[in-house]
Amino acid sequence: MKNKSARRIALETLISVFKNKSYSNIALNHALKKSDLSSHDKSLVTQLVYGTIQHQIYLDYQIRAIFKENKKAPWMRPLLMMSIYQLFFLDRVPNHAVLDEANLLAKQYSKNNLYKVVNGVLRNVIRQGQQKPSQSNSVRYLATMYSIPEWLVDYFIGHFGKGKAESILQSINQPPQNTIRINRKVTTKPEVCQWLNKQNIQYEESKLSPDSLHLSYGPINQLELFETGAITIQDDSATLAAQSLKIQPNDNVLDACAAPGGKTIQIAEELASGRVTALDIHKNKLNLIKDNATRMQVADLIETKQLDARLVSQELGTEIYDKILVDAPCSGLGLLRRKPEVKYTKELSDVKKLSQIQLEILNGVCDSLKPNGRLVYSTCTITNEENEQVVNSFLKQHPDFSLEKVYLKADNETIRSDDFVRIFPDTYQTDGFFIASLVKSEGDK
Ligand SMILES: C[S@@+](CC[C@H](N)C(=O)[O-])C[C@H]1O[C@@H](n2cnc3c(N)ncnc32)[C@H](O)[C@@H]1O
Repeated sequence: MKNKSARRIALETLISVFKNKSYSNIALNHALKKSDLSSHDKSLVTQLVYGTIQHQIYLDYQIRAIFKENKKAPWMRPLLMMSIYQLFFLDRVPNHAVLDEANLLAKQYSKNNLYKVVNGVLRNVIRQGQQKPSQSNSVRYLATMYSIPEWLVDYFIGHFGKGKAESILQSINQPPQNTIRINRKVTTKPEVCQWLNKQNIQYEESKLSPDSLHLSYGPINQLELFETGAITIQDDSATLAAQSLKIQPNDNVLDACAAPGGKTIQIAEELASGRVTALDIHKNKLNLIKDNATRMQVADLIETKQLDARLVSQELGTEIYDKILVDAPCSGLGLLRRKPEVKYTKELSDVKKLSQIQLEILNGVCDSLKPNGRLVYSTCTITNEENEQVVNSFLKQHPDFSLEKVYLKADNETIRSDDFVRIFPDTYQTDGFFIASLVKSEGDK
């Protein structure tokens, strides 16, 4: 992708995400790695790709208000959407620049004067301004304005109330924060801050986690500190799951759903003579854990294994682990800033299917925990079915387990929870996250 402009790379990425249903973060990483863009232009590509996908339903609504025939060429809809996104959401790009850039791109793709259609639609959009649906149907109105399927708007209002639902909807269309976690096995926070100051990269402390910082800089994986394993990319809400395990240096730990290994590595950083066994059902994902562990300098503390977590006690034995983490496969509805396309593909039936698997995983691992051991269940979603309901069903079936209060001490505040830790994406502008900490009783002696 050498010598291609930022907008051309953003458009190619969008075409691939729409056509191949690729994950936006993976497609974007791939495109940026191959490009020779400046860091400023890389940030622009990131913003154009995420912003366009985030506002997809709304942008489509703007196009359909003017232009019904939208199947002429696979590049046209993404180009129109990306251009309208800039017109309505990016103050710093003047309208004439959006038109000129769109014209240029349309001419590169267009074989038969289709660029004129693009130009005509965009001029009309500018002339007419933003189109809004009627507010008489409030679910449809919110679904269009915040680009989210109607069932999810309905779900959020039904479970969290209209005010909270709107606040969540508003927050998930903001760009995600660029969050790092510092590897205290390799460096210290003051050293990282000093390095960032030298590079002129601004940072802010995380409210949730003492080892996390939010950076002004997007492509973190290209920083020297990332390559040497001094820092890693991890949302601060996600760091709380491993913190809740309260790892001791000699613990024998199981990470039952581990790939790509973000939390396995965090656990390993707390270990000395202990070990962490990292499982994943998909063999090809184990390499992601190994690569991450090598970069973060903790590979010798981690053993990877392909296994369906539902078979853990059957395959690995009973009462072996001091701590078990089940960071379960889930609908990912807490990650919509980072993976905005997820909201268009998930359905309520997925949530229900996943909740069964999640309960089966808890049932599959619990006998492998030692008496007095701790089992932490976490998800990056905010649905009750996958969170509170799974844990409550598990507790009903396993009277030897009880919920433990979670106290997490961050720099700026303490998260206290008598039952569950629920982090909504609008509270700290982090990923949405859920944690339950369960302790196994001592048993009969
Ligand atoms: C939420 S992700 C885990 C993220 C990981 N803990 C981290 O911090 O990087 C869930 C993982 O569970 C794996 N998975 C799904 N079903 C599984 C099962 N039955 N047994 C083990 N792993 C499973 C998926 O392949 C996926 O990698």
